[in-house]
Amino acid sequence: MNNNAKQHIFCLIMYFNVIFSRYKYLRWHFSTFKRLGLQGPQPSIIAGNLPEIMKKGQLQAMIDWSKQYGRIFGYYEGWTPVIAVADPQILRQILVKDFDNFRSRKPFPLAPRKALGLFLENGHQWKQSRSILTPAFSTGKIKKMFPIIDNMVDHLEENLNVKSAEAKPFDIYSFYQSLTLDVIGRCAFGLQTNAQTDPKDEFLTNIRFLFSGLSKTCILYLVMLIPIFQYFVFALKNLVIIFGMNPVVWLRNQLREIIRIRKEMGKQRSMTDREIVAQSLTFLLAGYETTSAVLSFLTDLLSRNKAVHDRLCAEIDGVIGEGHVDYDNVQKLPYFDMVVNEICRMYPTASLIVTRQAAESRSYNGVYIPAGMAVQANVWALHHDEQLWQNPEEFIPERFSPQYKEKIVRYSFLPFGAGPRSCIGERFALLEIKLTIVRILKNYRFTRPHDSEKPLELVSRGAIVPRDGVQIRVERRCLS
Ligand code: HEM
Repeated sequence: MNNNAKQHIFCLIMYFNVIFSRYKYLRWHFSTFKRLGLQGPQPSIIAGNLPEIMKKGQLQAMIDWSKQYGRIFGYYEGWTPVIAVADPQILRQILVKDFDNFRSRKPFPLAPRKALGLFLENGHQWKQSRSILTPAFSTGKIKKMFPIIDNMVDHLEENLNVKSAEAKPFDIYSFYQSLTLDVIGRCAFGLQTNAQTDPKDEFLTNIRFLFSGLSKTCILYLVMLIPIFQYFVFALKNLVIIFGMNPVVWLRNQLREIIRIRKEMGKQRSMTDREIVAQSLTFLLAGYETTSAVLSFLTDLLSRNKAVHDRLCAEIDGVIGEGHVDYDNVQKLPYFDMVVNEICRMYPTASLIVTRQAAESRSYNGVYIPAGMAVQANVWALHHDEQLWQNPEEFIPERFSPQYKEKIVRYSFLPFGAGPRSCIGERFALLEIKLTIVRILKNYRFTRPHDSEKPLELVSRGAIVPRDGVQIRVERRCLS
């Protein structure tokens, strides 16, 4: 055998050796949950459970797996092993009691940690950002934002006025999207956005592109398969190009004020442009789709449930009557609180973002979670668990009445997450939702354009949203 042939054989052996070792590694990697004694869908050796996620959408895949494997199971988001948890006691430990072990969120496939501010930051950086940003959501600050939101709802009402005169069905979801974008644009970015009055508004078109455009491409799945890809897709400078420089200018001004106050208090801390852009993106991503989705689900369910709709209108007429809706009276509607809670139970729009990553290996009620493991709080399954909720698929606001509320199992209702990393914008979002719906219902009724009982089709793109919008009619109504 000459030297050349020997070299070829050597290369071939090395080649097979590499392939074999890789194959053995993959088999070992994709048997993580077998070793942990956890059930879950069978992964493919190349893409984990990504094919099923791509085929059904993440929400539907999770619903199906929950039915098959119960409250705790393991699945592979591409290469990343994830433990899904829908057990209230274990969730309490992960989100609250043992928070020190779960300070980090699971990496988000589409964004490097630093690109999404508070939402994805971890450790010391997260703690600092959270303490800097928390004052922006104080009662005083939210009260100051009330007139801005109120003013934005004026535009929505004008649009609804036109629609009620036309007496034709229309998609109210896109109206709510424009509203929440204007609200976040003005309250968080300080921009004079006109998403509601100008369908070609630059801010609106860019953001719509970002959310629906990205979700229609395969980018997300590609990144799940090859995580390093995220650095090319979501490089921060690309986002600045998408949004223009305004958000940077605005946020610097907003946060400069907080930073100035903190400096006066002796706390030396300032944000770089990069951090400021990242925080502004967090607010945008967290506040726009989620809030418009909840408004849409609420509208849809009211149009299907005349008794609830009537009772809500009666409460609004009784408490507010012909007077103005203000910060105080909008919070004094106990039945409305029950309705909003029930909507958030049935449609936990942010179900898929309640995630954590374990710092150390520990066991929780017999479930071993190794260091580095990603955990997905399976909020949708939790909110639809028959052992926790009677007739979970039925819309029953009375579950949240003072009489029954106490019977709700703790940590079985998590629309805004829980613990130190729960939603920072919860009170802001609830105020926006309440103000919007109360102002609409003071003058209009929602009616369905058809008798179909078919529930809304949903799609998950970060938030869970109505796939084809919400078709509705609005009719003028008089005070009862
Ligand atoms: C109905 C509307 C909303 C819902 C259902 C919602 C829900 C959530 C959920 C479930 C989380 C994860 C909590 C956890 O992991 O425990 C979250 C985080 C977050 N939300 Fe919201 N959210 C809404 C509106 C908003 C708004 C309007 C803002 C800001 C203007 C906001 C800002 C944030 C931020 C910054 C985080 C990350 C907090 C952290 O990691 O420290 N959210 N939200």
